[in-house]
Amino acid sequence: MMNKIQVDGKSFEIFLENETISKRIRLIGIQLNVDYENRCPILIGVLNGSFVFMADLLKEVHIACEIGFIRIKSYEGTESSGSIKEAFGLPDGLENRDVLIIEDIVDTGLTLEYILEKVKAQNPASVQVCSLLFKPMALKSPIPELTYVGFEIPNEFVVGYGLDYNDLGRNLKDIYRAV
Ligand SMILES: O=P(O)(O)OC[C@H]1O[C@H](OP(=O)(O)OP(=O)(O)O)[C@H](O)[C@@H]1O
Ligand SMILES: Nc1nc2[nH]cnc2c(=O)[nH]1
Repeated sequence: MMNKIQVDGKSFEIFLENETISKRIRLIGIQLNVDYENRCPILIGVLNGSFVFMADLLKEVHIACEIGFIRIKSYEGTESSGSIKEAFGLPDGLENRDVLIIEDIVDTGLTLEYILEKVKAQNPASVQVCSLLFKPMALKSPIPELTYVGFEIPNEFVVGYGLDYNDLGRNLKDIYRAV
């Protein structure tokens, strides 16, 4: 494991080691196994960032469940978090289902706000969110559905474990922060 790395010419330092992440995910898995026992939830991963977390989390989830993925495209212009978004691949048939949205990170919360609106329009039995990372200081408005959080982190840019910098670094085992 390297303490300092470069991704696309930008410097990052180690922040969360893979072993730390794995331990936390094991605990979240236990919590989900208890909370969703006999409910057959549908877990919906938000691409691209969530694919590593989703895969590792699912290895700790032993109850019956279904899996889906959704892709959100932002049309950003000059703003860092664009407000015009479009969703691709949201499963239909969520009526009366227990839905669990899986995110790698909740930053401003705008992406999640958009997804939650789309999901709720299908009248699911319940909607909760599970995010590996959460930046409370960056959140624009509260998200009551955010029940499962791996790590609350400061308002700093992070990369690795599915998270990219200019599309690079998603394959890093550990999570790094910008220095
Ligand atoms: O809370 P927010 O400020 O909306 O930011 C969080 C979103 O940003 C990232 O996705 P991104 O749009 O970078 O796409 P990616 O997953 O393909 O990298 C991340 O995966 C979340 O979906
Ligand atoms: N890679 C990455 N993507 C994000 N999307 C929202 N916040 C972040 C972040 O800190 N890092």
